[in-house]
Amino acid sequence: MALGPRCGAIRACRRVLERAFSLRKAHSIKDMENTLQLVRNIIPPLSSTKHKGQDGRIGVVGGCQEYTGAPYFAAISALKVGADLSHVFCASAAAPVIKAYSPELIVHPVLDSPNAVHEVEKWLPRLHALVVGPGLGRDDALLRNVQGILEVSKARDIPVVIDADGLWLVAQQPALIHGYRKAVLTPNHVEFSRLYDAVVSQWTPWRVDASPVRPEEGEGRAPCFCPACPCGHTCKGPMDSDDSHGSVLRLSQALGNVTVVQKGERDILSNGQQVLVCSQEGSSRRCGGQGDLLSGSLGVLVHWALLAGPQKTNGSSPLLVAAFGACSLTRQCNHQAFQKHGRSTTTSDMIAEVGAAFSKLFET
Ligand SMILES: NC(=O)C1=CN([C@@H]2O[C@H](COP(=O)(O)OP(=O)(O)OC[C@H]3O[C@@H](n4cnc5c(N)ncnc54)[C@H](O)[C@@H]3O)[C@@H](O)[C@H]2O)[C@@H](O)CC1
Ligand SMILES: Nc1ncnc2c1ncn2[C@@H]1O[C@H](COP(=O)(O)OP(=O)(O)OP(=O)(O)O)[C@@H](O)[C@H]1O
Ligand SMILES: [Mg+2]
Repeated sequence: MALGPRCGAIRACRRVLERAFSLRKAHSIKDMENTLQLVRNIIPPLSSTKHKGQDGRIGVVGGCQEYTGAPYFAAISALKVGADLSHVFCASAAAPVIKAYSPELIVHPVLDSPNAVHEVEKWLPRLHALVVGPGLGRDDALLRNVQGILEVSKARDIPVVIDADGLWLVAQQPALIHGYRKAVLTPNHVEFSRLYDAVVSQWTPWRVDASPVRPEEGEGRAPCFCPACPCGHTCKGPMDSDDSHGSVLRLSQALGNVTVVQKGERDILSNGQQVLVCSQEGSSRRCGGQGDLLSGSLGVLVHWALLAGPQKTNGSSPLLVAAFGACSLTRQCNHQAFQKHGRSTTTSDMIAEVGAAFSKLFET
């Protein structure tokens, strides 16, 4: 009997919590729907008056002897989402393999040539966006060429999506993309930690109460986020695994407000000012190559979003809207493929779902 009122209180408490949880869930569903509407706004209409190439010419920089699947997945995904032409710039050993996967891709075996930067640069005037990194590997000579390709792409103001081993390069040289507002980074869990350690956690602390070792001023400096440190300079600090929103925001800010997409159970996206969360239902199947589908799709959506401009995205960053679209689409493909194939789902099964997933999400 004595427990009665306590049980009542616990039940009431539970009801309040359940209501708060369901309101929060409803709120986040509403947020997701609002952002999906912005994605719909940037999609160019299909029209009989357009010519080939107008809806997107995308280049994927990646593919080496070991990895031929990743650049293929990225490049074919760009086509399936709606780009008109998809190029792959890869090492010579990867080219015949990628060509054999698909007659739909245009494959350039140039990435290990001494003229690699020039060979890619001559195509840049014809490309709307580059996806850099899927299947690139970590060979020093290839990475040096990709560094040059990133530099000439920035000079031409080409949007770049950086994924996989492209992120390895950025972790070694953050200044390569620091402050480049047309870059989107798509790290998975491990790539995110590597970048965070390289860019946010590396600076020597400058604290009024500790022996001050003032960091050098200069480009690429991360701002200080340590609450105990009012210096306004830079600060060392480990990643807080309980604060993924804050970590993504900090990484983006430390890179000069470059857009960052942290892939995971929920995808967390930030441009250093705003944070979006994509929790579109996927599945528990984590086969390799899903991230390549995401980066290839994002190459097209980034082009469409920049073309549409902020008036179509209601003032939100076009790159964030594009990234939200690519995350939702990849997860929806995963969900649909898993319904059919269960545990045997592979990335090729997901790519087969791109058309239906795109219609379901964006052509309602
Ligand atoms: N078919 C292909 O050719 C594929 C090639 N790939 C390429 O393989 C290269 C290396 O990419 P990796 O992604 O393996 O990168 P890394 O070589 O940095 O390895 C990351 C490791 O972390 C593990 N990992 C991933 N998510 C994790 C998590 N949440 N918690 C703990 N561990 C986690 C992975 O199993 C992987 O072994 C890239 O060039 C990539 O593009 C991948 O894209 C997969 C498909
Ligand atoms: N735990 C999860 N639950 C649901 N979706 C997830 C989960 N982890 C990743 N994803 C989704 O899978 C997609 C790819 O993310 P993932 O972390 O597998 O990338 P990746 O490791 O770069 O893949 P890849 O094998 O292509 O290199 C993203 O769209 C992401 O939203
Ligand atoms: Mg990857």
